[in-house]
Amino acid sequence: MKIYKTKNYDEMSKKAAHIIASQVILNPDCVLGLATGSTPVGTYKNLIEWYQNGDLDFSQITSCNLDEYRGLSGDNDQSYRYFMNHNLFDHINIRKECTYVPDGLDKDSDAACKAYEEIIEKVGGIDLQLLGLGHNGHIGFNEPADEFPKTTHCVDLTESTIQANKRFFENEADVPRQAYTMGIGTIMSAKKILVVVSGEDKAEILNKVINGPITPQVPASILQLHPDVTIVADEAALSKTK
Ligand SMILES: N[C@@H]1[C@@H](O)[C@H](O)[C@@H](COP(=O)(O)O)O[C@@H]1O
Repeated sequence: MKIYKTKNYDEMSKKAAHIIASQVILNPDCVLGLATGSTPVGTYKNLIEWYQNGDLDFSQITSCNLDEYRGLSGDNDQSYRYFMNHNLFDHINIRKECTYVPDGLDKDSDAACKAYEEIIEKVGGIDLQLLGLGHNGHIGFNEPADEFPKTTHCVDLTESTIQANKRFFENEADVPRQAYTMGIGTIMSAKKILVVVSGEDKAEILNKVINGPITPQVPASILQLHPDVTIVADEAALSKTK
């Protein structure tokens, strides 16, 4: 694991955006695995700025997002499709038809998950996967569990994730209880992985991810086994990592 310590959130965002930008410049037709949550927003802002300055071209890029709430349509402003359009896709020249997010409205969860795995395979797999980190060590929506889920699947969100995500919804009752997410196997198949982490509230879990035992109870701990992982985290997030 390569670990970059930055002073704060803004520096973390810039460093992560540099890594993604160099991937796009060197491999203009690559497949980016993208993430939602508040942590990557600053990274996306930098990428938009560099695109607007003429330094980046996304016209041949394909993207596959990690996850989507089950039951929300892409028009719902809490869906991850909406988030991606709003925070990145609407501001760059990526072709919308080449941006993939699991279909939250597909009621047949097995079919939805199978279709998503097929899309990832069809586009040739993910070259660079961006990840945020949940407070309980989840990546995508792979919650602590008894084993590592391999492929895209439907999950019941844990109470702590529902609590963490309720800030985005008007009422707690509106927070979806289920989501479709790439599996740990899907994520681990990416050629490169980039994890962004910010804030003291993530310090304890980040230390477990980096130094703790590899266990499905801390889903991100499996990243210790991936050959090409870069963590970009600010000082606060790394404050409990030796
Ligand atoms: N499904 C997403 C994750 O992909 C994300 O990493 C996590 C952390 O979000 P934040 O960056 O807002 O702390 O939130 C959600 O649960």
